Amino acid sequence: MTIKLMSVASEIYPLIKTGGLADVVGALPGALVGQGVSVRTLVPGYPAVMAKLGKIKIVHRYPDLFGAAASLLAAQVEGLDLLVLDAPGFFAREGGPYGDHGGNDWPDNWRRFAALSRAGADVAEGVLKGWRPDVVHVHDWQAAMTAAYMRFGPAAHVPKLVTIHNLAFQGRFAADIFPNLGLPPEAWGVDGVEYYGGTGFLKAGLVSADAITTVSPSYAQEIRSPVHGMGLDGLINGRVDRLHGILNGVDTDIWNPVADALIPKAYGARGLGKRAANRHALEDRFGLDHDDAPLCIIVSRLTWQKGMDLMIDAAEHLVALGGKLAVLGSGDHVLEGALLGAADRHRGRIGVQIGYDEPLSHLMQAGGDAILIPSRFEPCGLTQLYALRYGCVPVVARVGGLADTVIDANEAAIGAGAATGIVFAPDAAAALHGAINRLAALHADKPLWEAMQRAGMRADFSWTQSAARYADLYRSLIAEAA
Ligand SMILES: Nc1ncnc2c1ncn2[C@@H]1O[C@H](COP(=O)(O)OP(=O)(O)O[C@H]2O[C@H](CO)[C@@H](O)[C@H](O)[C@H]2O)[C@@H](O)[C@H]1O
Repeated sequence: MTIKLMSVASEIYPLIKTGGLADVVGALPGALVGQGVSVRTLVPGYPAVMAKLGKIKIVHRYPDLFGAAASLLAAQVEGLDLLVLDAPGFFAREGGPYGDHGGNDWPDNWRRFAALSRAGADVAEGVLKGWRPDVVHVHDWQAAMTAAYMRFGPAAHVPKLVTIHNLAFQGRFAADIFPNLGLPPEAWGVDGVEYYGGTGFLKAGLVSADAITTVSPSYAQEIRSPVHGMGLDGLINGRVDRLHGILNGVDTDIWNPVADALIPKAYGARGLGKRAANRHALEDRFGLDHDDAPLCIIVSRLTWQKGMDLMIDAAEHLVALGGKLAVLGSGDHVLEGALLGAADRHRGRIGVQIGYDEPLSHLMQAGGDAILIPSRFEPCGLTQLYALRYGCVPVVARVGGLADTVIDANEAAIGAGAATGIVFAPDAAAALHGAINRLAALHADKPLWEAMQRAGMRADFSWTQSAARYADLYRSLIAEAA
């Protein structure tokens, strides 16, 4: 029997994306079809979402949802079966999903995402005519309260799981919002939404869910330690029998070098020579010299998590070794400025584009020789997976999903033809410099470099296996609840 699943999230590719969460939420429905799971995804009605909806049906109306008029819309967009919370008072704003153009969070984020979660729980409780989910899967803090509303209401018996895409974002608010959340008094407490004296949305989801997943096996282990647990390690250790690490996959329809309309020249593992045209276009785009030196790329949020502060020195080191660097990203303004400064000092060797540009990210993967990912922590990481598929060799810190997906070019792995990248110790400038030295040496050995590219392209990081693991988990939760 087909399982009816409702997914609740604050982003979904290709409608609204600020990072990897959107990719995963957008890819899961397609990946789960083959596993006998049909997915409806509930997302907020931001302007970018509303603009792409086309034909809609109003399936539920709220005269007053946390102070705003709202309705739930049903729509089919780009193969996705969507439920959209249309609440202009909360979501019809200029700026990003979580804040204004200046990067300041919206002050009413607790209300906006409590509203999304309340709507999720209402659907689980059966407010829609003719459709009610068998299982509810919610993502990150913005949707986590769905699990809490369900637990303290009539849908308590409906199985629910929370996926942690990034434990650094927890949805922490003041204690005094609690009376406005519409939860019963018993929901306040260590076993509920109270979190270090305030209100914790992700925390509330984690204690309420029947299962907790995170996006790689290594990250599932790491978050049990104080360093990576970020205040939640105690809770997570207490629920370890409910914790699963399921690796993200690649949407191979969108990320496919053999048939990618966003790059000048499509290619496969046997036609690596064709990458030269993409490399040339990439160099033009960033004002870089045309030569054979290793061309490294970065496609990333420019933040401390991603180790981008370490890149300022490392970029100098790369250039000193003769290499080149193309950076696409945005985030911390100090880091943006420092990278732009490095590009000014090294015209032709370093190019930086501040901003968000999906098509350009495809060109970078298709033309770059190597991608640098010096993250301090990385729940899964998607850019190294895209890089592997595109023959762009990943150079990654040994953390989380990066450690789970890249095989270091040590002697044994090279001998076995298994090496797919370079893996180095995280959070250490010296280790990153060492990795760049190795990158330069390996890149100079053309047959070996091409063998690594091909090994990476052969690796299967499609969704097939991970979707099967999610489907097994949904089935076991449904069986447990029966
Ligand atoms: N400037 C830019 N222009 C265009 N595209 C850009 C871009 N900056 C980033 N991207 C794209 O955004 C996505 C980033 O995904 P990641 O998984 O690397 O990190 P993120 O930290 O957002 O996600 C969190 O959630 C995901 C999903 O679970 C986890 O893999 C990850 O470890 C966790 O931190 C990729 O698709 C990348 O190509």
